[in-house]
Amino acid sequence: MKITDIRLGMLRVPLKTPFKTALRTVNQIEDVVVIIETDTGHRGYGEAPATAVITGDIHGSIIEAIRTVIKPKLLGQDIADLNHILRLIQGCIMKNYSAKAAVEIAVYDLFAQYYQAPLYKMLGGGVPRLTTDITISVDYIDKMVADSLDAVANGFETLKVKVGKDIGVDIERVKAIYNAVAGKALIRLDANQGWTAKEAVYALHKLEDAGVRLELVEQPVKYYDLEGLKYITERVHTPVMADESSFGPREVIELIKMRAADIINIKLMKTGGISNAIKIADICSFYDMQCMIGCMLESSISVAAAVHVAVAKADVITKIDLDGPSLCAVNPVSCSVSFNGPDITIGDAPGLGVTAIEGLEMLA
Ligand SMILES: C[C@H](N)C(=O)N[C@H](CCC(=O)O)C(=O)O
Ligand SMILES: [Mg+2]
Repeated sequence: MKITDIRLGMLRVPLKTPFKTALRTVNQIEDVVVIIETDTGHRGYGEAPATAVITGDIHGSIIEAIRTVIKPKLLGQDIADLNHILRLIQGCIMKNYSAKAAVEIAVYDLFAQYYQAPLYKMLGGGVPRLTTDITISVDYIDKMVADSLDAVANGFETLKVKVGKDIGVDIERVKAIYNAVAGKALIRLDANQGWTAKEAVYALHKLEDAGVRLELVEQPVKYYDLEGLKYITERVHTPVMADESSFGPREVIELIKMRAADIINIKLMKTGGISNAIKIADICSFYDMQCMIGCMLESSISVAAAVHVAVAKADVITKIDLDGPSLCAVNPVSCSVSFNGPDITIGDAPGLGVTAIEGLEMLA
């Protein structure tokens, strides 16, 4: 099975409600879709969002990196030579993690199709079911409480509550949501770099003292402030998770050596795809450190890939934030992973099992 072409498209999917974090507000998913064609007629699918504020990637850079650098290296390559292809993708250009992720996902999709197995089986197997959380966007307190109650009514038992805007209001936000859903849902916080280390310790102590039980707090401080992350980790009971501070295996090793965080958030768009996500899971497993697997604003193609990774690495990936498809007003992608509220299941189709993408606009 040889690669004959790599084609690109744009997929736009409206969100049910605006997605608001300390870093940005977004109304729709706008992702680059990668389709790898082969001489056997099999097609591999991948996807990348442009999360400029986190990865530095924009649509133009994703498209040009794939077209002008990655594609020429991959044409003619045999899908069975997976490791060789992965080295080509990772070695041909610095950074550009979202572009690399989209192409890697499509290559892994084909590799699993070649062996006629669902991707998670090619990654080591597992139980093909997961439960995801759902994000509660940062907003007015009443709106966040209403959104949280709505999520609980829709079956979600873990809420990822966005904070990081104003420390005083954030404390009130979390208390109000906790009082509304305690006993019905677990709360994890994500400050998306919005606090200083001292603010984070102050806020978490206030919440802990008020009896608010939090599962974890994600990326309280700026991505580069590893000392700040460590300062918080050493001072609060609530487990601290690194998201924007952790991209590939190197950052994870540094965080572990420093003991700067308790948990790592793996995202394919930060790792540059599946191969490094697996490496991170293995490193964390070796050091008895738990991981979350998360997503950016992605539809079911790349989130499906993350689902396969999570199932295969369930010993260490114990927390799931794969709510991209649940945030969308419609699901334009037919694939073998089904997203039904918090419940995610993988079917038996080979690879990712993508059969249709409605509304995909192919790029010339
Ligand atoms: C969508 C997911 N639940 C999430 O919250 N991801 C964010 C980044 C998403 C973005 O801004 O595109 C995160 O974990 O920080
Ligand atoms: Mg985060």
